[in-house]
Amino acid sequence: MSYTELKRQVYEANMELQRRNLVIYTFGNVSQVDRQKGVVAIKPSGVSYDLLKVEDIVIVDMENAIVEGSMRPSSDTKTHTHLYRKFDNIGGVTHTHSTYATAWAQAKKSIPCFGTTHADYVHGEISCTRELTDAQINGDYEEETGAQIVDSYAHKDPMAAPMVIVAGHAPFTWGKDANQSVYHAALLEEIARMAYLTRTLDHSAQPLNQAILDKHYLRKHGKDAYYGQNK
Ligand SMILES: O=C(CO)[C@@H](O)[C@@H](O)COP(=O)(O)O
Repeated sequence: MSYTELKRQVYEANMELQRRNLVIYTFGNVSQVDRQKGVVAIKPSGVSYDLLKVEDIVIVDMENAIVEGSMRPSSDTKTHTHLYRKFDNIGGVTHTHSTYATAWAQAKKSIPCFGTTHADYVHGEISCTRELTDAQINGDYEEETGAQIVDSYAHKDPMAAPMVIVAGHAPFTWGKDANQSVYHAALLEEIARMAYLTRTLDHSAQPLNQAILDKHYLRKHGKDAYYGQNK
């Protein structure tokens, strides 16, 4: 893919965050990797969504050096590239501070799978990461944030739960490309809102029975999936 097309796709995905009310001002960033070229296109740091232009998107290599672009890339770039290096089956990453997902992050709580809406998209709870130590925060903070996320996935396929909430911070989601990572950010916000309301109505609400959780996830994502029109 040309850099021009990569930037266009990343710009469109970033603007979709704003259309879905998942960001205000500079509250997020989206990137997409081109693994053949070994580059990542990402939103520039501190540029309001109201002012963002396609030519502002920055191209960096997998070690975060600028390859093309006149602006400084997102302050979260090292977290994105860390995820691309460690999760070899993802193609796009989104970070937001969407309200309900961030509330769970601030409460430092994983989101239990309370119902089938959640199970349709994520096979089990949505993990909240461990907290960073002071030394990690004062060291290579954004790289450590990536490691914090990866640690939550030691025994899972990243695409079985393409989202995480970072303790005390906010969500990161991913997908096969930038566009799908934004789709997962929108799903996460809705799932987080439903879970918050469930917990508010019933403080001792229990996770969904495992059999129906498996049924809903696997009928959409399993090897014998039959949901929708894919043959
Ligand atoms: O988490 C934060 C700020 O706390 C950042 O993700 C957010 O402000 C976006 O930063 P960038 O504008 O991408 O550098």
